[in-house]
Amino acid sequence: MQDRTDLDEVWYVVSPQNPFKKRRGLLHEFDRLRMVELAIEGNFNFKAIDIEFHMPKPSYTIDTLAHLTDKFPQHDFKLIIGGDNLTHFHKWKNSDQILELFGLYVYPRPGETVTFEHPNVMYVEAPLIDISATFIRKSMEAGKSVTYLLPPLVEDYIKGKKFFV
Ligand SMILES: Nc1ncnc2c1ncn2[C@@H]1O[C@H](COP(=O)(O)OP(=O)(O)OP(=O)(O)O)[C@@H](O)[C@H]1O
Ligand SMILES: O=C(O)c1ccc[n+]([C@@H]2O[C@H](COP(=O)([O-])O)[C@@H](O)[C@H]2O)c1
Repeated sequence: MQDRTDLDEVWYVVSPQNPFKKRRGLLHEFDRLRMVELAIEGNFNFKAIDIEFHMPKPSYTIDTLAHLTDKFPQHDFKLIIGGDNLTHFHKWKNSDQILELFGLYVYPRPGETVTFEHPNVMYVEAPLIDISATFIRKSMEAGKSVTYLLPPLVEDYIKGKKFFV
């Protein structure tokens, strides 16, 4: 996304509680943050962000964007999502405000069906990556190799902690 857009940096915001997902089965937020840190290690244009850990749950993205803007007024934030997330985007809290005040950069995802035209929605041309977190977790649970599907340091962390055995 950084190579193919005007973005200077990409910040990875770990969400303790997606309003649309069940909490059950979710790893501890500190482990999830650590895995992001390991995944982006050495890339100084990427940041792992824990701002939602200290905000009310579930994690509503409009509130996070407002909070980020308060804290970092010098930055102009965009929201990056995968194309699959467009399907239910209209049901997100104040989705019209997210579009008007911030804007979306959409990474294409295999199988994505919903698209809509809006001046603040940018569909970025980037390689399709047919990998999901569910696929990786299930593969590990079945004892199959996930090498090359995720960063090596993250694989080591997951195996060390025996998360998906
Ligand atoms: N392979 C991918 N291509 C494009 N976008 C992706 C891909 N995997 C995840 N994303 C995007 O990254 C964000 C976080 O996704 P999430 O952690 O839910 O991944 P997931 O693989 O869909 O997870 P799960 O399988 O657990 O539902 C979402 O905006 C999602 O659309
Ligand atoms: O703000 C909302 O109403 C909203 C509804 C659904 C999902 N989100 C956010 O979308 C992000 C992607 O979630 P996930 O679980 O697919 O990684 C995460 O930051 C969620 O908090 C936000």
